[in-house]
Amino acid sequence: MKTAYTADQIRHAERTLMARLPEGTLMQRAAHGLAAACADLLGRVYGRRVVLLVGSGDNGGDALYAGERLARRGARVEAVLAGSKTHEAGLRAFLDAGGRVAEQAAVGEADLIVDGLVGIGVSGALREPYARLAEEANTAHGTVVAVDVPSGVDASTGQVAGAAVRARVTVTMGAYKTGLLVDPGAAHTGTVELVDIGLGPFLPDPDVAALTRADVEDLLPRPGNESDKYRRGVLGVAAGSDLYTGAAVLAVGGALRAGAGLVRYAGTHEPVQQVRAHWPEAVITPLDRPSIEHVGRVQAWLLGPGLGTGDWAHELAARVLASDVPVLIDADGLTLVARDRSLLRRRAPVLITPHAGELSRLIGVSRDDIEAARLEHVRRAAAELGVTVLLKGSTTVVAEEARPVRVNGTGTSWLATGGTGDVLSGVAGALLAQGLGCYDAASVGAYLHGLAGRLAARGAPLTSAGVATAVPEAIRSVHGEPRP
Ligand SMILES: NC(=O)C1=CN([C@@H]2O[C@H](COP(=O)(O)OP(=O)(O)OC[C@H]3O[C@@H](n4cnc5c(N)ncnc54)[C@H](O)[C@@H]3O)[C@@H](O)[C@H]2O)[C@@H](O)CC1
Ligand SMILES: [K+]
Repeated sequence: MKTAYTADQIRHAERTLMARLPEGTLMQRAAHGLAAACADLLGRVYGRRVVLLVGSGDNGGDALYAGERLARRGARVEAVLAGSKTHEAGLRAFLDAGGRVAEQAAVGEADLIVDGLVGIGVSGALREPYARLAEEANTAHGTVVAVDVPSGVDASTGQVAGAAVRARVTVTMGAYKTGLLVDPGAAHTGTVELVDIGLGPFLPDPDVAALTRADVEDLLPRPGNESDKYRRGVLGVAAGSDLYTGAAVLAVGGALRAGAGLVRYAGTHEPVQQVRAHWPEAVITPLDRPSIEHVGRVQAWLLGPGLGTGDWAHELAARVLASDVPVLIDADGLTLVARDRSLLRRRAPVLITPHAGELSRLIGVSRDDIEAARLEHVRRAAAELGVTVLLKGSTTVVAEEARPVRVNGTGTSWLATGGTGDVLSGVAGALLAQGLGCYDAASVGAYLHGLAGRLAARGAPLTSAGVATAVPEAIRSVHGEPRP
């Protein structure tokens, strides 16, 4: 598990660790790791031009001490001092090693630019001259390395209020910061390298976490010798309508590809025809009234994609939610629930999978506000509604009360196309039916769906049916090898 922490959590842990070590030890560890990462990027250090952007805090101190090390190895290192003050001991060490103080113009000439403007101590949008320097670094030809956090990204939330550095590599100290994993911040980091400064034992429970390939491999249900289709997870799908047949086809497809033992589909005439034509594997119950009494036993329900929002759909939603198994609610199902919250009053678990617009209707906050602060609002929704919430977006976030928010960065912007959400709901629904809890089903589902999107796209537009088709390949790549 990749775990990440807020600035306050990091600061607190650093203070505890610092109290046990001689003064300056942590910064030397940080500078050592930073200089090594810079040297790797430069290849040859001797004679190369390095420019340090140095802010007024300890982030600038890290940069100066790393600059000292690079200067001692023969690099031509210059520092642009951006703050009203500068880390004194760091500057002295830097100058003693042959480093020089330069003007802003130096940025354009550098092979490597080290962004030591601000780290976890930032508040609000970058002020001048920091903002101008960040823009300059972004347009310069040299490789940009951010110290701890790309300046301009809020370390605790990933929010970006104005100008922000876009790094090739971010060298982060002691532990990942939340803002490095959540967009828009995550889009600024480039590759993140973690420098161990000994913080591990002093870190609290994480603020957010991201599943790794190995975590997904552990969590993914795998059929054993005694598995039969009923034990591998039967998913009921209540989706599609005479107007929207495609959503049903895609959701059932996602579920079948993600390993549901059996999919029981219930719907009206038109989507029934379509689902039958696409998926002879599905067991189908045509509905002439909104009832699930003839559908047979299921281990979880997927409710909502393309279902419609009229009385018929409301009645069917009420029947599904009155069952005693976990229910995943998506799309039109979310509109129904936003209109009638009483539908959510049930004992068995609920997972909802909204995008920002759907969440907006559920918690009465504008879509823009949600997009600007996704972590805050996904947590709030989980607390207010008492359900597990998967908020879709460029980084998908999953919240459940009293657990760290799970973030997923496997996706690609090619996934922003019609129907991919229906596939995701099918994948996560199949995982629920196979016995994963809502929190794991949502985060493993997002991981696989993102990966399948990448595999389906390979740098070009994809279709949502293509994403469903790529889900088995995504599962195979999680296992690292084909499994018999
Ligand atoms: N304390 C330590 O021993 C260690 C600190 N570390 C480094 O120290 C950093 C934290 O240092 P600080 O707490 O001094 O904080 P920072 O250096 O991140 O930033 C604080 C400084 O930035 C200025 N500032 C804040 N917001 C600004 C804005 N919007 N525009 C322009 N200037 C702004 C403040 O006035 C303050 O002078 C970490 O990110 C990390 O790089 C690491 O070396 C690990 C060890
Ligand atoms: K920085």
